[in-house]
Amino acid sequence: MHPTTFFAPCKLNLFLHITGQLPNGYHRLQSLFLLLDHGDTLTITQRDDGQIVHGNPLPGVPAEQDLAIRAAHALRAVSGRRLGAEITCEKRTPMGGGLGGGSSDAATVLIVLNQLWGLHYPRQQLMQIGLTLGADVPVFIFGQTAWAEGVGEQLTPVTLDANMFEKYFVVLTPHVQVPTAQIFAHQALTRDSKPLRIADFSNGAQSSAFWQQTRNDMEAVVCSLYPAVADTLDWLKQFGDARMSGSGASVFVSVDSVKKADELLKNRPENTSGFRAKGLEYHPLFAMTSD
Ligand SMILES: C[C@](O)(CO)[C@H](O)COP(=O)(O)OP(=O)(O)OC[C@H]1O[C@@H](n2ccc(N)nc2=O)[C@H](O)[C@@H]1O
Ligand SMILES: Nc1ncnc2c1ncn2[C@@H]1O[C@H](COP(=O)(O)OP(=O)(O)OP(=O)(O)O)[C@@H](O)[C@H]1O
Repeated sequence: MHPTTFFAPCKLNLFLHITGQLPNGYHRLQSLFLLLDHGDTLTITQRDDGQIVHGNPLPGVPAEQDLAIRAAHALRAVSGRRLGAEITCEKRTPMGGGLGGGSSDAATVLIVLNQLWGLHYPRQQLMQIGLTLGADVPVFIFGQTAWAEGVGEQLTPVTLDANMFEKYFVVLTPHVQVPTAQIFAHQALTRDSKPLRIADFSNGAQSSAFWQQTRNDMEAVVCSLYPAVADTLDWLKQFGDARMSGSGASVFVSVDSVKKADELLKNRPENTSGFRAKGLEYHPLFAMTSD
């Protein structure tokens, strides 16, 4: 069978509030997820010998720990069949960047192998399998701008103003990796944000009221532990309402033109990488899953 390539978009958390903690230690969140047109490319081929193989393991990530490979194993375990696949990944999303790169790779593998292996599990079942791999996996299978609650897995579609999709997001990642678990475990983390209502955010995510009412509750702890994140955020705040995504290290701002976005990227602080991207209304593989 010929290999075929599939996109794994990254995400931004336009805001992230922590509203409580569950008995199992996980945190109750509210967040607005936006998928971006920047991400990894995965080549996924079915194998007839029942092996699941990584074609190009990532530096520092053993194949068996790679979320893409773990996703294939998780799906195969549910099927109870001896199915095989080869997966390679062209990585563009910075690792440990708060952009859900590994989670999106896992989601793309679940969506694609669900079809290649002829399983045809519904979207909701794939999201449940995804959640066993990480709290950020389900939103990529859900496949559209979403209001998230629970640990990030209770998802409701949100229609953003059309001009949100006209904007250019400049995303900068200082060269540090922030371990998500370290930030969630930190004693200084604010865990008692007042829950908001979804109705407050439909049709208004680009307004200044939206930005004033929301924040990323992980930002203060990350900035105190990783000065490079604080410095990059301060730099970006010169150009608009800049904010951190997820548990960092990436920070973002939206601007109105490619020219402005490219100017920011060109002048970005040393020791950061960056890209510009637009929001996606739907995941490019949305039509490969069904209810
Ligand atoms: C910060 C976000 O990126 C926002 O979208 C996500 O909540 C994190 O999602 P993720 O990277 O897929 O996280 P997971 O791999 O599921 O969890 C990593 C660690 O973060 C902590 N964790 C994660 C999600 C959550 N709602 N509460 C938590 O306390 C747990 O200690 C967990 O062991
Ligand atoms: N396919 C993968 N791509 C990237 N990282 C992976 C992958 N598989 C496993 N990992 C491990 O997961 C860690 C976190 O990677 P990832 O890029 O998903 O972080 P993140 O963007 O901060 O995630 P999130 O926003 O979901 O918290 C990496 O440091 C790496 O060790």
